[in-house]
Amino acid sequence: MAPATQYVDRPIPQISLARFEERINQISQEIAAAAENVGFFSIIDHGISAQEIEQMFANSEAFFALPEEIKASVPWNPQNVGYEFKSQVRPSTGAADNKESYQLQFGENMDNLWVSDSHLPKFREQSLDFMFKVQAISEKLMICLARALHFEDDYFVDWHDASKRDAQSTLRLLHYFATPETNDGQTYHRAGAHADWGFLTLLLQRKGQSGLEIAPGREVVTKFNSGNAWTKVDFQNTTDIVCNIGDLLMSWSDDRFKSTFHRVKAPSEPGDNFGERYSIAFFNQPRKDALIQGPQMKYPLVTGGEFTKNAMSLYYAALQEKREAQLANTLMAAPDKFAKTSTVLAASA
Ligand SMILES: O=C(O)CCC(=O)C(=O)O
Ligand SMILES: [Fe+2]
Repeated sequence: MAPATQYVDRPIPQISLARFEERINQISQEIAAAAENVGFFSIIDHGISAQEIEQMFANSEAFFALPEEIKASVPWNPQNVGYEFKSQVRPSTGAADNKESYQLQFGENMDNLWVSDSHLPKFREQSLDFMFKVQAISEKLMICLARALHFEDDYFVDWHDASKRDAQSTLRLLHYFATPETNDGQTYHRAGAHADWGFLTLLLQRKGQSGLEIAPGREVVTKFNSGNAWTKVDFQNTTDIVCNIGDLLMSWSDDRFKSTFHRVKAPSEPGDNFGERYSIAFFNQPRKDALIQGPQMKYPLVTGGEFTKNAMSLYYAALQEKREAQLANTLMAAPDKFAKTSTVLAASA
């Protein structure tokens, strides 16, 4: 049996955006402190209503309820758009997440990838409307983050302009499948442990569909280390938006703001949510021509496009390492079974 998860209490600050203009300095300080310590915080009083959020979840449910062939007609591609089914493999697990997801963007990357109105009337219009609302909140947070780093107020906002055809920010609709409550010997990964590689993520969840957990402790963006002590990210209301710093902002802040490892736990213990889970993540990602370098120039200047490319290379290298380790373990556990195969492979190498 797998050992019980080790849990620790860590405060995850809740920050109100009420009377934003008047309170901007205080809000900036609160955001900077949360970003420096735990890398996660939640925001309330941001102006998106519970009804608007429920409407977007209803659209998400309606999309995932469509027949497979319709969902497959808007397939995922590496610009981080489109639909995928049980295909995302995290280097931490080396196995596919037990979920489906549909990623949406504002601009040209979505050409031909919107599900048609004939299948889901108003899906595109209502999704874009919702995305612009989340974008507007993100821009408030970007102003606060820029102030904390002594950049001009609109510095991050300009690089994330959602009205441009080449905008890169992504709204991801996620649907994790229900899993058996009795132990059948399999691990049903939901979102295996990872750090987000973008700038800043905003996440919406539904009550009763828990599972998000964090493991802080990274000191430098160039190193993976997830640690083994987890903290559950609980939330009170559907309107609470959980925010977390991504690798790109960790690097852009010279490692001052932390991009924290997190996961949606593979349910395995009493109290875990074995039922399905819908969540909606908005990944703020800068345009490809953004110039990225922290105030102290700890890392060399890179463009947004180069940063993403480097992040992908690191991801594939980590995945390859995991696969090799998995293969070595399998060979050690049953060397006889594999002796013949490995001879053939060696001969053809
Ligand atoms: O579904 C969630 O709650 C989190 C998903 C996530 O961390 C991700 O897609 O990066
Ligand atoms: Fe994530």
